[in-house]
Amino acid sequence: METLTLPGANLAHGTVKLPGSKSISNRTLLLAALAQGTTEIHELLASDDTQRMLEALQTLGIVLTQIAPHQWRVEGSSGSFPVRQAKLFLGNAGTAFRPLTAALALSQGDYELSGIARMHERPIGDLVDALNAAGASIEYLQNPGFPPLHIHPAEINTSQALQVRGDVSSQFLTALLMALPLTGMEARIEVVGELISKPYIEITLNLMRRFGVKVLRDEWRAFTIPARSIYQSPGSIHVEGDASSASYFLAAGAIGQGPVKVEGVGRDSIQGDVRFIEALELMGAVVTTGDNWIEVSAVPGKLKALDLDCNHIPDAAMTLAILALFADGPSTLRNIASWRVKETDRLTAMATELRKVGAIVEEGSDYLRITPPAALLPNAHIDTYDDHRMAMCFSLVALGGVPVTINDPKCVAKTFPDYFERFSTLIHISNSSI
Ligand SMILES: O=C(O)C1=C[C@@H](OP(=O)(O)O)[C@@H](O)[C@H](O)C1
Ligand SMILES: C=C(OP(=O)(O)O)C(=O)O
Repeated sequence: METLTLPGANLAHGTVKLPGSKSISNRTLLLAALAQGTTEIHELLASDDTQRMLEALQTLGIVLTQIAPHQWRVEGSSGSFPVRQAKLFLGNAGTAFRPLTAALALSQGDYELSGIARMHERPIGDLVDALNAAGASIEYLQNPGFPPLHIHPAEINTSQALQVRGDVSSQFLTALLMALPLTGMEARIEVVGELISKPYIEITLNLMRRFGVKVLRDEWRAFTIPARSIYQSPGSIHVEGDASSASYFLAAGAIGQGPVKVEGVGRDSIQGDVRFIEALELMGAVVTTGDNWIEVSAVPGKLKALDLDCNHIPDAAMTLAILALFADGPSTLRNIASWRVKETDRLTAMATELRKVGAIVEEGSDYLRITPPAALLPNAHIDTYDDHRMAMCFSLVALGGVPVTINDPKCVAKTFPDYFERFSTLIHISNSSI
């Protein structure tokens, strides 16, 4: 197995230009493919997750042309994929698998969707139930409730409201919202149970609006897509920098004094994970923001311990678990049960690996309580469980002045292939500590 050992460091400063947002990139690609007209996408993320979406759309007959490293031209299909029979491999990209399941279930074709082994353990039953109740014909090829899936042609009827559970993944609601305009009929979606990860729905609604479809809503309970809603290309669209990827660098600024500046995302971002900076402020870091940048610094010494409901920032919350190692007491991250069904069981993985650097960790069903060690244990070998965020988070341990080894560092390719190169430009050792 490949490993990467990061030397201990104690300062972090510098500027990083962020890669494009995964959530915005994959939504934009799908909406551009379904729209009338041609869309130029700027600053598209280049990573495994976006590669899976690009390949899938190409297989479905969409014409995609790369015109520069992060710039693509997408010829829209006016709501109907040219290819009516296909097998798609979607890796471990939730933002490709869930939305494509819904779009293809409404496309009168014959499709098989599969992914890596872990994707076949990630639930999709709530989305399949909602679609099949509206007339879709989706069959499980292995275990009920999980990919891989076989989608058969079917007549869809939206005269009854579609009901979807919201407490396992918000991506099911996102998938229905993005796909239902394909029917041309009015459609109402009712959310059953508490909706998690709410800010991701705002990203979905925002991008649908930019493609000309305005969804009516009753807060978080119900959403109505008007009859004859048609996606229209906005011409060109710019992808913001990834706010979840930003969290590692911003955390580095808080641990290693800073200033660390990220460019590509700012105070008016449509991504919920920018609210990670509120947690940094609660921990005592100093945050300044502009239209397209965020900067973090901190006075040397301990950060303040945190007790936070993290449901609105499920991805950036993993970075808070590492910041807790540098706090002045135990921190509690609450309402993060969804961690169990992501790239790995992140509650167990995080607890296991935090213990390797000396933390005392209580793993609840939906929370973590992390007591920092008096001194971080050096030379920990961190398992990453094919989870990009485990690898990126644990790089921050090096800023505690101890070497840390990241096992299988290339798993960062899911969303951030050159993460470690950029991280290493920020970290330094002060002269006084040599
Ligand atoms: O819609 C999206 O782009 C995402 C939604 C979140 O998932 P859940 O809704 O499953 O929490 C998040 O964790 C994921 O990385 C991206
Ligand atoms: C949960 C994640 O990914 P996905 O989009 O596959 O759900 C993630 O990136 O942290």
